[in-house]
Amino acid sequence: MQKAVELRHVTRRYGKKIALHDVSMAIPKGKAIGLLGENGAGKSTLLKLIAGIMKPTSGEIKVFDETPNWRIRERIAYLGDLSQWYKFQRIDEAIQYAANIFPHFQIEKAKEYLDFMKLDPQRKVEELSKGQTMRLQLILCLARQVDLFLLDEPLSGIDLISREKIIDLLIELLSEREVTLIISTHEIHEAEGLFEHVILLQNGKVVKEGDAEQLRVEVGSIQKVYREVFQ
Ligand SMILES: Nc1ncnc2c1ncn2[C@@H]1O[C@H](COP(=O)(O)OP(=O)(O)OP(=O)(O)O)[C@@H](O)[C@H]1O
Repeated sequence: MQKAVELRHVTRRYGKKIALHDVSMAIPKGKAIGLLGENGAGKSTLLKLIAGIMKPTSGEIKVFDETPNWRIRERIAYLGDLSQWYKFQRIDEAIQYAANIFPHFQIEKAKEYLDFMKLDPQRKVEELSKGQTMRLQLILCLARQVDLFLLDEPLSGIDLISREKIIDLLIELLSEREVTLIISTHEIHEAEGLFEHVILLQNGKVVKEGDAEQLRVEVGSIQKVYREVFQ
């Protein structure tokens, strides 16, 4: 198996709170990975560590065989990277801004996604609803031509039709070229068709992990796997 990410004995604490506890695993390259678990399980912490936004308290993380650094960060798009920066702009200006600061940003792709997600480029970002802002953030993330996408709850707070559109966009992205998508979500039922590999976290530890298709054959669905583990 080719690896996109490898963790060796990774622990991350916030003060006394242990968010991730001695996690070791390899995350396959070129697949859509579902990162699942209850509130507070450590999903966001894991994504931030992989993104290089945060460092582990102990242990080692390799992304594409390197410890996360600025060069590796150019190959990673983390949902939320831009969230504080473009509030006072119009959507089209936010897109231009993203194109200026990110290498490999595809403006035409971003415009295509805007159209698909029915967002008006002339609207001011600060006037958007929560769900519309989330959709814009996702567009700014997915328009980057990178190898690894880290999507922390991309479906959260988004209406049904837009959620379906987002899943379609992700499927399209996966079919176009080799990318690794790591998606944390509570919307397991809707997103599970996307997953090729799943990781279940509980109290900062990996409690189940494996090939999604094999788990579907064994258990029926990823949602059932989740219920088995957490109920
Ligand atoms: N900045 C912080 N300071 C202190 N504790 C934190 C901080 N961030 C996260 N934690 C704690 O670390 C643990 C893991 O949090 P994390 O946000 O990674 O969970 P999560 O799986 O993403 O949860 P959710 O599904 O609710 O978003 C939780 O117990 C949380 O309270």
